Amino acid sequence: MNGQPTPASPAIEAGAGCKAMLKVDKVGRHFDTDEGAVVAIEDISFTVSESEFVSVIGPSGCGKSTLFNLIGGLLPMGEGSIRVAGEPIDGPHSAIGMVFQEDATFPWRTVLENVAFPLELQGVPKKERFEKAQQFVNLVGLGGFERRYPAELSGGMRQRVSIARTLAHEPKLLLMDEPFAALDEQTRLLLGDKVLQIQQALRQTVLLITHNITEAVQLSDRVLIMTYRPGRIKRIVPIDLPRPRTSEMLSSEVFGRYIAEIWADLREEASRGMLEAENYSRKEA
Ligand SMILES: Nc1ncnc2c1ncn2[C@@H]1O[C@H](COP(=O)(O)OP(=O)(O)OP(=O)(O)O)[C@@H](O)[C@H]1O
Repeated sequence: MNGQPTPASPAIEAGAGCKAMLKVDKVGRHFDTDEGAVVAIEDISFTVSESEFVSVIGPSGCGKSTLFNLIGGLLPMGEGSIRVAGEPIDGPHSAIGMVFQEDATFPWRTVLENVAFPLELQGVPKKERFEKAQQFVNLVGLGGFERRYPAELSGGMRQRVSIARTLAHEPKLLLMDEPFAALDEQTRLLLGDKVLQIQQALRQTVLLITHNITEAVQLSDRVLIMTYRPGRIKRIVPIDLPRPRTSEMLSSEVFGRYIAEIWADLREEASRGMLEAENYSRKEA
């Protein structure tokens, strides 16, 4: 590290020699509404290599969730194509694991039973699935809590159960849509550290959707900044900070410079969004 943020790269491809785990190619999506077509995202192309951690950041309404839902196969494709591990995505795919903002635990199952659930669906025998589930419970730091029910856990712990359950079916790509947004700041930072430890241990490929700049810089190899509507890729910023990373780095000078650099781009887009919303409400009044 030279103490300076690396200049933003226009490159959208994975690094030379790296295998692409996710390939998003000229993807666009619009929605038909009573007021005409809303173009949510347009001409989005990027690649995420195996074991890479990439974040997508953008102002509210720039199409982050639309992109997430398209990659996760939850929304019918518009223009372009998406491939995960070389396979085209046109619906939910077993290579993809998804974590959402709200934890998605089953309240009637214990921690261990929650994490074992995807293995049960796969028909893994009971003893084997509980052994494997226990490994993932330990990985997210919940060893000792396996017999507890979700209602007996904090929000951060429940989100760790969701992450463990998603990881238990060993997805090739982990897609996370603002997974820490409902948590308080301290839990968010500590859970970020935990996710990084897990990602490094499993060499997991991750695409994180967020609106939090600190989170994006702390966790990512690259940050994709989106424009306000229609959502396009404005810039891709490689984060040249050493690993392993922890939330302790947040106070470093170089970390602060990355934050400032990304905020400068985001502020422009967020201001545009705010202005458009104000004009719209003036017209409606
Ligand atoms: N089902 C839908 N029907 C009509 N318009 C939609 C639909 N889904 C999204 N949009 C529009 O597409 C644009 C992008 O929405 P999207 O939810 O993807 O943005 P976002 O970046 O995730 O926003 P936020 O950060 O506020 O969650 C917005 O203008 C939104 O109003």
